[in-house]
Amino acid sequence: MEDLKPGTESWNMTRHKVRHTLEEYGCFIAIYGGGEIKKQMVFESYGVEKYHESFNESMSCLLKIMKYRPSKADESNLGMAAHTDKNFLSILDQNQVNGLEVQIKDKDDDDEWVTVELLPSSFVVMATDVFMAWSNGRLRSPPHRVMMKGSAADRYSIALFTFKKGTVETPEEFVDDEHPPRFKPFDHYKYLDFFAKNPVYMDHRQINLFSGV
Ligand SMILES: O=C(O)CCC(=O)C(=O)O
Ligand SMILES: [Fe+2]
Repeated sequence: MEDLKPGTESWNMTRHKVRHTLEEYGCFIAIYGGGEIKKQMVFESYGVEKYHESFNESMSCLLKIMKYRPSKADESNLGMAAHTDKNFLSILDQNQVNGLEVQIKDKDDDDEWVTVELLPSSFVVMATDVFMAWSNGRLRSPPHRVMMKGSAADRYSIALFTFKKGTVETPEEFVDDEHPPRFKPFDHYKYLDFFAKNPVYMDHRQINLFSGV
């Protein structure tokens, strides 16, 4: 990954994969060291790289560490209930105990839960409801959950959640005849407040209630 520099062939190929997996799954697996670069790729692949720097300046972060113990014989395997994230971007890492599952649509448009298999020294970058709204629905905010299926060891995960200070507004580059505007500009912190006071849905229906047009 060291030779991954903007403008090179490997950059363009990886950028293509990042965009494809974000649109298909709402998340992608990245290798250590490239978090910032990969975010730049997402912006670049939609021609919105001019917003990247101002975004970085208006971001705040929250770091959360989680521990999941193996489920007992008479317990459900559910470690964390299905939800979509309400921050801007989520970056997740774990010890070598899998458990994160992402809901995708299969070719018949049915829901399917897929386990995210993380190699050592890699992490997951996940789109959220706010990211979905910002991208005018181009990028999916995937429902996800944690299942402790038959693991004998504790699972630890660490999540870095970014939040955007101020207004989240869809750049004009995401809007065209095929993609009419789907979300009104909104204040991210006010959305968090709205969700905390009205947690009606755990998934992306909540952002539609708050800022959908
Ligand atoms: O533990 C994980 O892998 C996922 C945690 C998560 O989805 C969350 O905290 O929002
Ligand atoms: Fe989450």
